[in-house]
Amino acid sequence: MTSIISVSGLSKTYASGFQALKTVDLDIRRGEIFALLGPNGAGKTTLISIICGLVNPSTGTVRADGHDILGDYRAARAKIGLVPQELTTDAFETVRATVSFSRGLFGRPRDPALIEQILRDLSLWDKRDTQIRRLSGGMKRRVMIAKALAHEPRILFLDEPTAGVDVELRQDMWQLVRRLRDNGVTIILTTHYIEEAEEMADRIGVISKGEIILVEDKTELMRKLGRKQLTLSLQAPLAALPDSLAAYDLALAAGGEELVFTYDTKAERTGITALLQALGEAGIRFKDLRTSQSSLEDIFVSLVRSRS
Ligand SMILES: Nc1ncnc2c1ncn2[C@@H]1O[C@H](COP(=O)(O)OP(=O)(O)OP(=O)(O)O)[C@@H](O)[C@H]1O
Repeated sequence: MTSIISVSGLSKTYASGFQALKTVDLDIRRGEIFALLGPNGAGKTTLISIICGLVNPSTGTVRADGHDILGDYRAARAKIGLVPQELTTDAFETVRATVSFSRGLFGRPRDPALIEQILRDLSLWDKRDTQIRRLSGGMKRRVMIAKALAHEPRILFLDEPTAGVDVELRQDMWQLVRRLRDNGVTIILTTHYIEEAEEMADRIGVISKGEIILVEDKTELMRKLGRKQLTLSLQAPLAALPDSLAAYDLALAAGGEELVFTYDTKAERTGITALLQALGEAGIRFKDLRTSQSSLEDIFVSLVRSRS
């Protein structure tokens, strides 16, 4: 698997003396959706801003599609589109003019057909002659994406793409991001929403206090760190657990009407068979059962907490 972005030994200390990034090494694979997850102030925006050439690194190197972001700035930047957190665009311009202008900034020749396609893909075509200030917040966000795509980048950074947008627009954005990925664009998104990472990402990186503390395939991460629970609804409530079951990770819930067994999904033996047998021997009968798995949210919270 080839990397499209390669970050090595990157650190950033701001003029204030604050070290926002410690030593970051990170490879983004061509064609993936990578979610960078981290609490407020973890360094997500700093990292993205360095890769996009908006902030200078203190140490380290970054290559974007083979181009050094400092030595070969123009070529690197041409490969990258950035949708920033803040809406930064001229309120009095029309949608189409704004997006066309963005393409021009990269020295790309005019291409009205391409601009039309981008606006259509983002459901902005009907609004092409509308001034930005007359658009809803969600529409403005779409304009920011259209602007970032106007020079046909191969890598798209989305900094908190769905912060503060409603559920419907969030779903639209997710669909759009998947379509872009299907068209060969590599996507890196930062998010506070675990649900977003869980839904979208192929791989997840967790950043905390300026350090990447974990990079993992999403499914692998969930499998590795996921604890599963088996909940048994009992036929008759139990006041206490019998001693014969002391060896199992069991807890009573719902006033003794439920028995919750926690087990490790990565373990070779979960112990379920033995537990069910022991329950039978103890005369405990159940009428229903269900399993649940810890979400990425639980995993994330425990990871960040264990570091602080
Ligand atoms: N120009 C700056 N000068 C000094 N400190 C800065 C500057 N920009 C950011 N910082 C600090 O660096 C740290 C990381 O900020 P950054 O914006 O990268 O975090 P983030 O993970 O993107 O957070 P959020 O999720 O809140 O956007 C923060 O403590 C922030 O206050």
